Amino acid sequence: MKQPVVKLRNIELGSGRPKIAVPITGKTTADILAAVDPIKAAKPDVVEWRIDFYEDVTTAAKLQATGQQLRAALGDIALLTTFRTQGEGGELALSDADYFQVCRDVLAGDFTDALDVERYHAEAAVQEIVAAAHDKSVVVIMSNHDFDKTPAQADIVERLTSMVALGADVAKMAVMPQSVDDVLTLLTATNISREKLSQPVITMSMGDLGKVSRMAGEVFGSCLSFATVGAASAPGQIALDHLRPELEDLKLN
Ligand SMILES: O=C1C[C@@](O)(C(=O)O)C[C@@H](O)[C@@H]1O
Repeated sequence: MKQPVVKLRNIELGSGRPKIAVPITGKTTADILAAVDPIKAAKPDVVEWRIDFYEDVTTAAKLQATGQQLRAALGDIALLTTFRTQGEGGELALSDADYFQVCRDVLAGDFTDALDVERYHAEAAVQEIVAAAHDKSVVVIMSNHDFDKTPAQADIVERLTSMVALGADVAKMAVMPQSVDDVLTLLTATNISREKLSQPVITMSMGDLGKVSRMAGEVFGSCLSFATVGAASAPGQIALDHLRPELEDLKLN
């Protein structure tokens, strides 16, 4: 199936070479803003603000003020805002109610172009936050992470499919390989999903074994790769300066 391209500020997810996202994992407003200049110099397509690292994430006014300063500092770079819960590899555990409150606070702050919404919370609440994001023209990147293992191929495809059914603009899955076969499983599931789904997908096999999956998105069908300028937000991320030439080398003509 030909996926529609998803517009994220001034870039398109799902067309051409995979885009590059760089995470910001600062704890304080000062740390977060200090990360911007070196990141801008490396010219990523997207910046991901990992708000689960931010010390005042549950105080709406501070979250929004910092988000607005970050937005202004980024100029025209697209901003994805992500709260990664502890169960999926993030820094902080929140109740479902608090998790969705933080998501609503992000949307009310009017600073982000895209919101990460974790797939495995109560479905009605997931659907509600998707609708709230779309009301504000915010792109929903729905996600699921397995930091221990790689689920079966059909399971990965099923999870990505269910994200699209729940209204995701982009469906994302990060898994941990225990073997080379696991990396192949993730790559095959990505290719099947790219053929089958009506929306673009983002996938990665984490850790050292999975690094190849972060470079080969154009071949197998993943539209965004997370790379570092400074701190990594997950195992296996490659420095942006190394990743960009790899993506160019693997470009399909
Ligand atoms: O979902 C992802 C992907 C990721 O886990 C990775 O493996 O690069 C990094 C996270 O910051 C991001 O939210």
